[in-house]
Amino acid sequence: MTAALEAKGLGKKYGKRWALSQCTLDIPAGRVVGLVGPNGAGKTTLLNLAVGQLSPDAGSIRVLGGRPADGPAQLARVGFVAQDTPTYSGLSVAEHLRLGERLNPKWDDALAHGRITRLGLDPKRKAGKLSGGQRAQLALTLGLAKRPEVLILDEPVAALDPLARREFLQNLLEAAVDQSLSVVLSSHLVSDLERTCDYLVVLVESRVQVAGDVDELLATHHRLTGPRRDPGTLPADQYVVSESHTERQSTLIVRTTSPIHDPGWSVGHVGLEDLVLAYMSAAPARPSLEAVR
Ligand SMILES: Nc1ncnc2c1ncn2[C@@H]1O[C@H](COP(=O)(O)OP(=O)(O)OP(=O)(O)O)[C@@H](O)[C@H]1O
Repeated sequence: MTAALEAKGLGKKYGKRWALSQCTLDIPAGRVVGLVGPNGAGKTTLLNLAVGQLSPDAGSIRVLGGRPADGPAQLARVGFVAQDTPTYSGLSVAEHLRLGERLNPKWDDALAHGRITRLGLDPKRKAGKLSGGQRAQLALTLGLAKRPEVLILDEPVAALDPLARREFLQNLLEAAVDQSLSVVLSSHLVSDLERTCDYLVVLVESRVQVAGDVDELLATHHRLTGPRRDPGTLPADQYVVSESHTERQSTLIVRTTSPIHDPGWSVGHVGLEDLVLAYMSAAPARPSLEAVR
């Protein structure tokens, strides 16, 4: 199956400084992917490269096997909701939909109008007079009605209140299922991603620290608590993601596909938030891990 997004040694420079470097990633199609990482990790840069708003200075990126923004056919396959959910403040909601229809060959007008009605947005209202959340919903409507095969969203829920966030993500999830859409979504709100995403990518200093199926990641990561111990003494198949120690006790987050039999450890479950934090605090020099698919 063609990957939704495939990056190899991808890099982008601003002036002399690399905003993204040596980024290698392979995201399968048909998934709802959460992209997380600290501020400045390179998430926006990666997503802008994926939609062709930036061009790489090193390596390559493919979306659904094609070069980003490489002609009208490729443009039609990829939808993008940028970080600030841009709309034209002087145009009304209805005018946005008409523009969407004119610019997109696969435009689904019934879907667009249905969503706007369901959301209670006044078609005559200018986008500049909408709230941040309503603008985000308008931008999502444009992205969905374009009927792309991949929809890329850069922190689309940042401006939304918790209820609006939940509704937005629920809508997105339903659309992903109904339209067999691949979704790549960046966010700092891991609890939202936990409800929405079935695939996770953690990017730290432009390196993929971990990428894989959420259920598989949760099943293979464990919290080990026990008497203080040097993590170097653990079996080779237990990869230590993070460690913390007191004088007497050690707490480790480890990744392994094998059962942990050591009676010295008390073995606990790791939630998605803990898993993300463990990888975010791990030294960026660690080798990046890609879950076996
Ligand atoms: N237009 C620009 N000019 C110069 N440097 C930039 C520009 N845009 C981003 N950068 C730098 O590139 C790096 C990656 O930024 P990017 O916006 O991709 O990170 P991010 O992971 O999306 O961060 P955030 O979570 O804060 O949105 C940062 O060090 C940032 O300062």
